[in-house]
Amino acid sequence: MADAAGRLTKLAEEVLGAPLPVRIRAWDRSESGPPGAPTLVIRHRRALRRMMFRPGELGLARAWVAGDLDIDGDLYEALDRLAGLIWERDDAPRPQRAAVVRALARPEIRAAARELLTLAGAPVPPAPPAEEVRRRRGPLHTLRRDKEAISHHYDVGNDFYALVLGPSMVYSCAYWESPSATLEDAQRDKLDLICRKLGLQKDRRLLDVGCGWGSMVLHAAREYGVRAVGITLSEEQATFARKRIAEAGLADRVEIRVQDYREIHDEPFDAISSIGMAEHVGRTQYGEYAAALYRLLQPGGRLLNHQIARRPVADEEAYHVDEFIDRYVFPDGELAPVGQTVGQLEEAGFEVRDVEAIREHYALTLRSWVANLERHWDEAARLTSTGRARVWRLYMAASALSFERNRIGVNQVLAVRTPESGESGLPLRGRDWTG
Ligand SMILES: C[S@@+](CC[C@H](N)C(=O)[O-])C[C@H]1O[C@@H](n2cnc3c(N)ncnc32)[C@H](O)[C@@H]1O
Repeated sequence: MADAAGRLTKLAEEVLGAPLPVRIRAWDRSESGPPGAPTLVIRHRRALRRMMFRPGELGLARAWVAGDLDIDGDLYEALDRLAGLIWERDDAPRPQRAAVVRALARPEIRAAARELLTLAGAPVPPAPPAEEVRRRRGPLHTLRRDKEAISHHYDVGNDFYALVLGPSMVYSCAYWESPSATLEDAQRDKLDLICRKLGLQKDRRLLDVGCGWGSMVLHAAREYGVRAVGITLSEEQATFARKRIAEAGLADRVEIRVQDYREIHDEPFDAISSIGMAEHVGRTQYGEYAAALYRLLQPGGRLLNHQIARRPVADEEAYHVDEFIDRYVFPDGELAPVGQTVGQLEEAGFEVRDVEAIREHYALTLRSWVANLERHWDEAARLTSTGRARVWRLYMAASALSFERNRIGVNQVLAVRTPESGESGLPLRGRDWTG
């Protein structure tokens, strides 16, 4: 096929009704598109078949994970330009999904696409990459299904995560004093900020829901002398956390359990932290989650819920997670607008005392993780698979951009199980913990 890139660009522009914001380099080495722009490399014709068989995110994701599609040049700039095709911005109207779907139905576009398709290899679409989670049936968020979903994301090898997260082994948004701080310092500052918001003191009882590799319970026990329980659904995380805690001589103060938040019955706790965990809960279970945390606290006990939020959409019922994230990254994960989260915590009985939005901090954190992954690329691919390393690089870079562009945010919500007397136990000036 002569000049595949030119023909692809022409077709894409007809479908999008807008100029393609990136260059295209095709398998025949032909190139087209705006000079100097990042280049979308279509390494193999197969990529085209994947994208045409499943137009949209899933087709693109499969081609990317399989390595048939790549980006040459600045990954962030390329993703930003491509996202601009989908997300409406204030500065310029963009073609929206509905317009793209309408264009794909036009006879002349279908004919051009068919012509390209016949040139794109065998008629049968290639199998999805091995890293993809199969479509699951049955009810969401049963204990068993949640454990499997968590295992898909977290049981991919502690060594892989150590390369990406660095020695802190914290897998949530850090708290940056300045963009030039180190990831280690920013993660320590985040954990310490949460300890102060919770008002932790010696011998108080802390529950860390979704404890990951144990960083929060370790910090809280070492620096504040609490007795802590950390729960996770990941066996690999628990093994790692227990080892770290024993090495720090804190095994008599900290217990790590492989347990679901719905299965805890040794209340009461004086404080609960939930850091980057509630994204896994899901909207049907969120009321139960909030009620469980409320029940587990003493009167006067505090909850710090640190959670990613999405923007509200006009039709909340029709909202769905994008397919790349669901099939490759966080199966069954769900984001909610911060207003919904606050409302549900209040409905469970909590008095919500503070919401700190730290969106920009997550962009800095994700960019650090991407840089770590890129620096250790060969080893990361060897420890998991090239496909998985490609998934993580794409999802983390795209997420960094989403935080930067305010498509998603992250909030620390401080809530109290305020007793009937109304004594919240919080300082008169709300933000004294930051001093
Ligand atoms: C993104 S990680 C965050 C880990 C840790 N809080 C940190 O900041 O490094 C999410 C954690 O939530 C845990 N998790 C998810 N669903 C859970 C559930 N239903 N019950 C208990 N833990 C859960 C996972 O096992 C994982 O440890």
